[in-house]
Amino acid sequence: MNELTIAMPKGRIFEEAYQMLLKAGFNLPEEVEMSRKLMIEIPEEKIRFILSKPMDVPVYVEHGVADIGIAGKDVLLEQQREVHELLDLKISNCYIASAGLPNTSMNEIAPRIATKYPNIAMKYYKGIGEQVEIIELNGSIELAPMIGLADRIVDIVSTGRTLKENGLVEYEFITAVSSRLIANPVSYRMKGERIIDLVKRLKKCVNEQKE
Ligand SMILES: Nc1ncnc2c1ncn2[C@@H]1O[C@H](COP(=O)(O)OP(=O)(O)OP(=O)(O)O)[C@@H](O)[C@H]1O
Ligand SMILES: O=P(O)(O)OC[C@H]1O[C@H](OP(=O)(O)OP(=O)(O)O)[C@H](O)[C@@H]1O
Repeated sequence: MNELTIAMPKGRIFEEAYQMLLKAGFNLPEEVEMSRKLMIEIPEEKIRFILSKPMDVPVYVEHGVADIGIAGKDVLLEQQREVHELLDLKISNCYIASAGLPNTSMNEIAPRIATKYPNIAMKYYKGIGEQVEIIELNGSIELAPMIGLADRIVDIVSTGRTLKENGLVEYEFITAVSSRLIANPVSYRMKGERIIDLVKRLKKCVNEQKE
């Protein structure tokens, strides 16, 4: 049996994704100690996890140092990497939207859009024929309209709490987001049997979670 290297995103997605792998019947430790270890070997299953920042998962998979990975659709849309998207795991569900201060219109010549997702934002506004200036930030995006750095933001919304607590309102729904199983194209060919088995087992969990 070939060994599989799986790139797992640390943070929000990790717990749900790991629970799904357990449910799929993989013989993994019930709880992975939240240690500082970034590589976890599971010899019984011939699986090796590498734990990375969510934005880096597709990088490892594209370069083939991980055979498969779990990544948010937001990250995949933003980066457009050469990876196969195999399955929608339907976990870590949220969406990307534009937001801003209430009762404001985007009537400036090139409205300023603050975002962690410059490509998604640019594509969206281009698609609706709006010319915008993108201001790229790495976090606390909601601050931008509050302090006059931007007219609108393009960011993830989950519960809506961050927008509400910062006095912002949602303007446009842009796209739905959930976590996806991705594969390196060469690994998919070379380790097809193992990867297809994994996809089948996870698909069953996805269907069960829908019921
Ligand atoms: N409320 C949410 N906010 C942000 N990301 C969410 C949310 N809900 C689900 N997600 C998913 O989780 C991923 C981000 O996870 P996380 O917040 O742990 O990463 P991060 O923002 O890069 O972390 P960090 O703040 O450590 O840089 C996103 O790519 C998205 O697919
Ligand atoms: O709708 P909500 O449930 O409030 O979730 C959305 C918020 O969560 C994310 O921020 P995160 O906590 O990752 O912080 P950061 O991007 O500011 O680092 C996202 O960028 C929003 O700010």
